[in-house]
Amino acid sequence: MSENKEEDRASLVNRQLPEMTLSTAENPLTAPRPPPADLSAPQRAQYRFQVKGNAIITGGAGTLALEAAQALLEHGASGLALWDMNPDQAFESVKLLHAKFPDRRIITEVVDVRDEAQIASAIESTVKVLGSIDMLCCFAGVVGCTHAIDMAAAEWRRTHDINLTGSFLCAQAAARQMRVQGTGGCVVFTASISAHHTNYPQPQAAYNSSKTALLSLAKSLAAEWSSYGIRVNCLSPGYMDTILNFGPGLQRARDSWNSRNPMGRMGHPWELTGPLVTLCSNAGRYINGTDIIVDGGAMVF
Ligand SMILES: NC(=O)c1ccc[n+]([C@@H]2O[C@H](COP(=O)([O-])OP(=O)(O)OC[C@H]3O[C@@H](n4cnc5c(N)ncnc54)[C@H](O)[C@@H]3O)[C@@H](O)[C@H]2O)c1
Ligand SMILES: OC[C@@H](O)C(O)[C@H](O)CO
Repeated sequence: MSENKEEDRASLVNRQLPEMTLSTAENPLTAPRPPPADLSAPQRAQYRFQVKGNAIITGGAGTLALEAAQALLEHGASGLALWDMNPDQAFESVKLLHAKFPDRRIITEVVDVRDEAQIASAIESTVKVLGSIDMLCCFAGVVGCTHAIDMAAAEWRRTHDINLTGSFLCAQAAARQMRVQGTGGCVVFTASISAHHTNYPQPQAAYNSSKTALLSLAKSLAAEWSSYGIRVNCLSPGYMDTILNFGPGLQRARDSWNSRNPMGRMGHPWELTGPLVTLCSNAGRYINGTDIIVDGGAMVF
């Protein structure tokens, strides 16, 4: 071993690791905040699922995202930014939401979640219009059904770049903004039952692995960011009744999914919104670094 390598090794061994700062019981950002004592029973019920502040929703032009956006607004979000690569569809969603919630600020930004520069500029313009970022819900995702043995490296990379790295980059940018604000916040990744078991009968190695990694990422970020009052969790939908599951050749797969689901059907996008609102509201204040599976029991067999 050369002298330099010996020195490098010694400096590695002696290097001080940066340590995570954990939250303490005194941190007001992570304090319990039960409902004020003078609230009536209906007010307490409302307080439990009250959503406060502004949310970014990535993949904001998608089906599950639209349902999520509506739910956050129904529960009190003051503003939303729908980020997506597909500006026309995102704009359609914004129009729909504006019609239902004319008093809220709802905007769209063209963002490819793989692109750090686009994310940084969208954070800036989102803050300029909405005033703050308090929640980030990552729905941007892609799925492919290629046998692993035939998969081009490009498909593997694209799936992970969008589903995993894209979620990380958006979470990092949003968390930096939340840290500057000093207000805490909440991040929700959309994982999947594919994160927990291997989808069948469709071959989806890249998709499954990208979603499993999100579970681990949520835990790691929850550990690192709790001191800033930022909670990070995942939602894992099962097979939902969305366009993603109606691609060519998926009829047989759908029959197979339903036959292995104790409830015998796919999920309605609305059925994901209760758990999402829970994570983003007062109800979720002590839920951190974990995953909520919403699959009708698809994995019991
Ligand atoms: N539908 C289901 O059954 C199901 C089940 C489990 C998990 N999920 C996950 O939920 C999320 C939403 O699913 P959906 O059914 O609403 O799908 P969808 O196709 O309707 O929505 C996905 C959205 O992501 C956007 N997108 C794709 N690549 C992007 C990129 N690079 N940058 C920004 N936006 C990008 C698309 O334009 C689209 O609007 C996905 O992450 C999906 O993996 C869906
Ligand atoms: O695991 C279920 C979903 O993640 C997804 O809807 C499916 O795998 C897409 O084909």
